[in-house]
Formats: sequence, structure tokens, C-alpha cells
Amino acid sequence: MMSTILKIDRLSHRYSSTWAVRDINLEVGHAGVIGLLGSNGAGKSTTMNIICGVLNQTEGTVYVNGLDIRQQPEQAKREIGFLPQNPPVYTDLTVDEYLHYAAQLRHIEKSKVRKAVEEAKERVGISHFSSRLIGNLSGGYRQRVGIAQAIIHKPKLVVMDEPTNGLDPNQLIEARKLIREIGQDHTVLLSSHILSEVHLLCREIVMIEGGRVIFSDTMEAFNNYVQPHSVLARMEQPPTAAELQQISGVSNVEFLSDRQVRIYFDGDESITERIVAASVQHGWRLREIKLDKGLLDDIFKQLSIQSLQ
Ligand SMILES: Nc1ncnc2c1ncn2[C@@H]1O[C@H](COP(=O)(O)OP(=O)(O)OP(=O)(O)O)[C@@H](O)[C@H]1O
Repeated sequence: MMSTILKIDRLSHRYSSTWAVRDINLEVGHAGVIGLLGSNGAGKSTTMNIICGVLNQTEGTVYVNGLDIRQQPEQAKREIGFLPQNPPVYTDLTVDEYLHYAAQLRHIEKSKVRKAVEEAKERVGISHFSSRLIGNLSGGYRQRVGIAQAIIHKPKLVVMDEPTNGLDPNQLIEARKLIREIGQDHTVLLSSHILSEVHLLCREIVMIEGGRVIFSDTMEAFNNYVQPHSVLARMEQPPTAAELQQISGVSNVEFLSDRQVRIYFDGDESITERIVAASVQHGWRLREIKLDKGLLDDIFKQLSIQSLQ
């Protein structure tokens, strides 16, 4: 039977009178990266802080490896590594000093601390900076130190709150590569406000907006959900809508201008080949044809708007 690493059951949280998180449910049973996607103020940090036992929820329960984070916080926290939005990485300590300190906080046995520190450094590629002051590291390497402290005790669940925020393009590529690697043998819950990032990194996606889940499924299901259902075509001598509708699979036709037409279809994308063939046969002089796949971030906006209606 699949063991559940993280289970969130009807989680709600209120800061004074305002609800920041409403009725969130989630169950994750295996390794891989799960994306918690939402715009600013959607409730990502609140959810993550509750999962990691930093904040006590108003309602609902969080289980990590079957342990209730409120009832058995010490045991549950052994299974969690946390990289908060602003990691407490001390700039006046060396990498080794800081990671030794982190290992102590995680109650790693004294005799095993050195090995744990070495392994964590190696895992995130910072062994060559062991005696470097953290304050003298680049943002990308500081972030790696933050990830090293999150995995030092080999937790089952690693929670990362917007881990790529503020990184430059090169650091971003490296950080994403590392997160993907960590996801190979940990369950990683990562928050982001960038859909393309979640799309790139995650096996599953949970979108939240206004504290509520608006979409939750595998990335594969999300891709199917956003499958294109229309193509855009430009022709010099376009046919009538009725002629286009005779092509097998075409469900609807919308002229955007004299020469530009959006053709809706059912079924797979091979419709483009049939349109090209019909154009050649009837002399429609097709100049351009492309799948009308909405931009990922537009889809996210659309889902957010739908959720507010
Ligand atoms: N300590 C607090 N006291 C009162 N309200 C808060 C507090 N922390 C967060 N909030 C509010 O709760 C809501 C959710 O905030 P949260 O920080 O969880 O969102 P987020 O998705 O992580 O956003 P961001 O990406 O900006 O960090 C927001 O409306 C925010 O203003």
C-alpha cells in the first residue's frame, strides 16, 4: 500500500478576522516535486508555515508521514526539511559552522553530524566552499546552503517556499536542476507564483487563489486540460465557414478578419494536416497556420478569475 508522506485535511487559517487559507485538502504519497502555485497573497506561505509547524492552524489537520504536526510536533518535524521564504542563513558563519549548527538543531547524533554535513554539502554542490563565510557567497550558493540545511537530516518531506525568488537567470537554471535532483528521492513541496516554473519542475500541481484550491492534479492532467482546441490560420483566398466545416474534425469556425480565421476542432492536432491538404486542393493559399495554445500564465489568470466568480 502507498504510504502517505503528506496529508492535508480541511486546512483553514485565519489571521484575526481574515481567512488566509480555506479548506485545503491534499494527499501526497511518493517522491517528486509538487508545485504549490499562487499569486502574491494567495496563501502559499501560510500553508507551508502550517505544514512545517511554524504556525498553528485555525482548523483542519496536517499529517506528515502519518504524524499530526500539532499533536506530535517533535516526531513530525524529523520528517520535514524547510527552506522558508527568507532562509535564516547566518552571514557571519562559515558554511561548515552553519551546517553543524543546523545538524544540532535537527537532533542528529553527535557522532553522525560530520558525515551528515559532508553528505548535505556534496548533495547541493558546496563542498568546495566549506570554510567560506556565508556572507561572501553569491545568492545562488547561499540558496544551496539553505537547501543543504533543509535536507541534512534526510527528511521525507522537503518544503521550499519560493526557492528561486531573486536568483539571476544562471542561478535559476542551476537551482531548478538541483531541486529536480532532490525530488528524485524526497517529496518536495515547492511554492511559486510562476506557472512556467511549476510546469518545468513539478509532477503535480496545486493552484491556490484567495486561500482556496482552484486546480489540483498531475501535470499531465493539467497539460490535457490546457490542450489546444483551435488553430489560427491566415489565407490569401479563404473559403467560407461552411467549406471549412466540411473538413473532418472541425467543430466551429470564427473569422477574425478577412484572411484570418480561428478553426475549432475536436480530437487530435493532426487537424492541421487536413487543413493544409484542403488548402492545397482548393487553392486557399494558406500563408500561416499554428495551434492556438493559450499562454500558460493566461490560463492561470483565467482559472483565478473563474475561482472568484
Ligand atoms: N502575519 C499575518 N497577519 C495578518 N495577515 C497575514 C499575515 N501573514 C499573511 N497574511 C495575509 O494572509 C494572506 C495570505 O498570505 P501568504 O503570505 O500566505 O500568501 P503567499 O501566497 O505566500 O504570498 P507571497 O507570495 O506574497 O508570500 C494575505 O492576504 C496576507 O496579507
